[in-house]
Amino acid sequence: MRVPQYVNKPFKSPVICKKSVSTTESPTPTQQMKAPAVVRPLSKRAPSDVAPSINKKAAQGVAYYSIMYRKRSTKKHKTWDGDGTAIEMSNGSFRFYKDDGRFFGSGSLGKGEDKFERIFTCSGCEVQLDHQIEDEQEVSKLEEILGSSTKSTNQIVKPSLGHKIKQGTSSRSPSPGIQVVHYLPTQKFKPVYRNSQSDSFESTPGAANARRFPPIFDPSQIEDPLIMNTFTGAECDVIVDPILSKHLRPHQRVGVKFMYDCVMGLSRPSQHEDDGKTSCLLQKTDEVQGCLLADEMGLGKTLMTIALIWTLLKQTPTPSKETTSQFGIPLQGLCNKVLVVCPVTLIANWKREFSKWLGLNRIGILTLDSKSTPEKDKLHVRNFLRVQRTYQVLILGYEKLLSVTEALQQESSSIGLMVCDEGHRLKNGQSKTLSALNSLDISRKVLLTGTPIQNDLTEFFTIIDFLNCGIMGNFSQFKRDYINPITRARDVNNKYNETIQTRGKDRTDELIDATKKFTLRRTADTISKFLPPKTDVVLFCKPTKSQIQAFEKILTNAQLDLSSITPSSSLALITLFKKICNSPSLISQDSYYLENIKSKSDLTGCLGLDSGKLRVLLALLENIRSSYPQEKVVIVSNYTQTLDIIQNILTSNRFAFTRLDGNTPTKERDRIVRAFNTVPSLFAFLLSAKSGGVGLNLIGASRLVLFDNDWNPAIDLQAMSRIHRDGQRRPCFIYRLLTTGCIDEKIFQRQLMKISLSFRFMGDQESSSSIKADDNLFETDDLKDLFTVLTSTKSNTHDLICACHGQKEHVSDSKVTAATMAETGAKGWTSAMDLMASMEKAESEKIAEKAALVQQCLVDYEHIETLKAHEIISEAALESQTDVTFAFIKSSKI
Ligand SMILES: Nc1ncnc2c1ncn2[C@@H]1O[C@H](COP(=O)(O)OP(=O)(O)OP(=O)(O)O)[C@@H](O)[C@H]1O
Repeated sequence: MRVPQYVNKPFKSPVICKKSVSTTESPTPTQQMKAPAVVRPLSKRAPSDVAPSINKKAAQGVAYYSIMYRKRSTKKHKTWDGDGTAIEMSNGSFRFYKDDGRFFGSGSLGKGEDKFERIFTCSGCEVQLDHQIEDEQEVSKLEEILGSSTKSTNQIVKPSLGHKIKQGTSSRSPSPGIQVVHYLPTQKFKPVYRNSQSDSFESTPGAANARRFPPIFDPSQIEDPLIMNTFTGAECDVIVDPILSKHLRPHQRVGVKFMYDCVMGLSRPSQHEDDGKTSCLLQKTDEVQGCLLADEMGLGKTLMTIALIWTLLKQTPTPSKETTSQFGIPLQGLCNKVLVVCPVTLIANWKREFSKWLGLNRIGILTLDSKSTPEKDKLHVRNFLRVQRTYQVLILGYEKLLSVTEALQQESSSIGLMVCDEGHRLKNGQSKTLSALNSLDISRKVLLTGTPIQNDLTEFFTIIDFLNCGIMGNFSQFKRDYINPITRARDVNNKYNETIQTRGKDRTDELIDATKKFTLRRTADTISKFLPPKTDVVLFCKPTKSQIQAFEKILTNAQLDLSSITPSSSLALITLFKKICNSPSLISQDSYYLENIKSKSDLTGCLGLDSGKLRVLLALLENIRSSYPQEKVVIVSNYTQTLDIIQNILTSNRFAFTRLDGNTPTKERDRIVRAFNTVPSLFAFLLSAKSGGVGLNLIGASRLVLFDNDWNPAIDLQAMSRIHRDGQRRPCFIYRLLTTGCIDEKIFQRQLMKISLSFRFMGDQESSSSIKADDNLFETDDLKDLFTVLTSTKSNTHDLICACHGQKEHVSDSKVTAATMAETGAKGWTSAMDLMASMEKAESEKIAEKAALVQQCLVDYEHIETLKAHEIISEAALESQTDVTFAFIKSSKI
C-alpha cells in the first residue's frame, strides 16, 4: 500500500513523497479507515557510517550544529535544499550529516573565519551552519542517531496485508531525533473525553461516535499525547504532532490548548481548569476567535504558537471527503496560510524557531527581504496567497505590513490565522498598523506579548476589540460600564464611599471574568524550575561628590516652579538628572543644560567621567573576570552615549566586548549574537535596552548589569530576561545599579509600583479588586520628589519599606507599617492614638500605599547594608565594593 506524505520543501514546489510501508497483509479498506497512525522510530544506520566515536568526542568537547545544505550552483538567488547536522571535531574540522543521519562530507575553517558565516563546499554541496545545538536531550538524541544506529536509510519496508504495521525507516526521514508518523488508520484508537460540564469521562462524547475520520496520529502510540479539546459535530480528533508535543513543557501544553480553544471558538466553562492532559468536550459558540497570550518573557510563546500553527496547517476537526484521501488521510488542515506579523528584528528569530522545532524542509516559510521594493513585496505576497503548497507561513515586519496591506486584503480570506508578536504595539487605537490589520478578513487571531497591559483600560479595550471585535460592546459602552466606575473607585476622594467602591470592584471582577476567556498570562516562575537559579541584586551606588554638586547647581539654576510643575515641563530636567546618575560627563552635551543652565552656572568642575555606578560596574567586572573567568556579562543601558562611555572603559581595561544598539543593521544582529554566545574570548555584550531588548537570546552570558532603568518596567524586564532563559546552564546574576538617594531610585520605586498594579490585574485574581484604571503615578508631589537628592540615606527605597538594620533580613508585611512610620517621622515607639492620628493624614496614606506597592515587589529580598559579610557576596562577585551603600539580593535558591 502506498501512503502519501506531504513534504513541503521551503523554496521548491512541494513533492508528494510516496512512501511504502510493509505489513504482512494489506488492511481492508474499512480497516484502513479506522487504523491508527503508527509512530515510527528514527532511522538506523550502519556502523560504517557512524560518526567516529561520537560519545568519546563529545566528552572531549565536540559541538553539534544544525546545518542547511544545497547543491552547488551558480544561480544568483540561491535557496537551501535541506537540513542536517554538523559535528565540530576536537581538531576544529566539521563533519556533515543529512537529516536522515547520512554522512556526506567534511570541511575545515580557514584562519580567522567565522564558522557561521562560512559556506563550506563538499561532495557537490554547499553547507552553512545554522545554530549550535546545546539542548542536552537533543545532543544525546543526535549522539544516539549518529553514533549507534545501523544503516538502513534507504530501506523501504513494504506493507503486507492484514498485519500490524512494521516500523521502518524512510528515504526522506526528517531531522534527527524526530519521529515519523505514517497516516495509517487502524481500529485500535478510541479516545476518552472529559465532559467539561459534568467532569465525567466518556469514550464517545456526543456525536463523536459519528466521527468519520481517524486522527492522523495515534495517541496510544505517543508518549504523553497532546489531544485538543473537541466539540459536538467534530468529525476528527486533533492531536498535536508528537515531534512538537514531546518538547512542550506542562505550561506550554496548556497554552497550546488554550490558544486552540480560542481560535476554534470553543467556550470553556468559567470554572474550567485545563491540565493539558485530557481532551474535553466543549461548546462551540464562536463567541471568541482571538486569543491574547500574555505570558511573561521566556516562557516559549513562539514554540507554543508554532505548535498551534503546525496543528492547524495539517489537521482539522471537520475534514470532509473532498479534503481527505480515500484512506481518510487529511490532505489539508483547517488553515492553508498563516500570517505572522512581528517587529522586523524578530523575523529571523521566528524563522530560526520554525527551523529548530520543525526543520525548514517540513514547512514553507516566506519572509520578505527588508531591502526588496514594495512592488516586489506585493508580488511575493500575491504569490504566497495564490500558490497553494509552496509556502504556508508568511512572516512580516510591522513596518512592511503597510506596504503590502492591499495585496493581503485581496485574498486575506485564504489566511486562516494571524499571529501578532509583541502585540502590545497595537494598543494605540489610532495606529495605521492596527487599521491595516483590522482591514484584513482574518477572524482567527493570536496576539503575543510579554508586556502586561499597563493598567490603561483604553489601550486594553483596543486590543480586546482587535482580537474579538465587539465582544465588550463599543468604546462608549466600555467606558461607561468599566472605565468610569473603576476609575472612580480608585479616586482617593471616593475611598470611603462604599457604593462607589463596591461598584468598582464588581466591574473589575466582571471585566476580568469576561477577558479570562481569551487571555492567558503566566509568570516567569512557571519556568523557573527548568532553569538554573537566578539571583537578583539591586545595588545602591554612592554618588560621587561631583555628581552631588552637579545636581545641586542645576536645581538652583533651573528655577523650576515646583508648584506648577508638570511631567512635560520637567521632562528635559528628568533626562538631565538621569544622565548625571550615569556619568556627569554627559551633561556637557545635554541640550537642556546648554540652553538653560550653562550661561548661569559654571559646572566645569563637576563634568568628570566618574560616577558611583561606573565605579561599581568596573569593580564588578574586575571581580567577575578574576573569580569567574568562564562567565560573560551583558551590560544594558537606555542611552547609546552611556554605552559609549562604558565601551571606552572596557577598552582601556582590556575587556573584549561586542555591541548591539539601534545603529546595528538587522542582518548584523544575528551574527553579533551568535559570536558572543560562542566565542569564549568575548567577555562583555553592550546592549541598548530599547533597540535590542526584545527577542534576543544571550545565554552565552550568565551575568547581566542593568546600568540604568526605564520608566517602563517592561523594557527593563525584557532586557533582563535575555540571559535567564531556556538553554541557559549556569546560575544567573542580574544586577540593577541605582544611584543612592537620587532620581534612579525614584524611577525604580515607580517601576515597582507599576509592576504591582499590573500584576494585580493580569495575574493575581485575588487582589483584582485593587485594579487601577489610571496609572497616574505622576502627581505634582511625585515630580517634586524626583528631583530631591537624599545624601544621607543608604537606600531611600529601603527606608520606605523597612526599618531593619540591613543584616540579611527579609521584608515582610508587618514591616510596612514600621517603614511608613519611619518615613513620616514617627520614629521609635508611638502610641496607638498617635499612630492612628498620623495614619489618617492623607499624606501618610499615600506613602503607605506607595510603600505597600513597592514592598510587594521586594518580598523575599535580603536586605544588606554596605555588603555585610555573607556568602552571597562572593558568589555575586561583590567583594570589596566600597561604593555600594546598600543591596537587596534575592536568589531563586532561597
Ligand atoms: N520546551 C522547550 N524546551 C527547550 N527550549 C525551549 C522550550 N520552549 C522554548 N524554548 C526556548 O526558549 C527560548 C525562549 O523562548 P521564546 O523566545 O519563545 O520565549 P517568549 O515567551 O517568546 O519570550 P520573549 O517574549 O522574550 O520573546 C527560545 O530559545 C526557545 O527555543
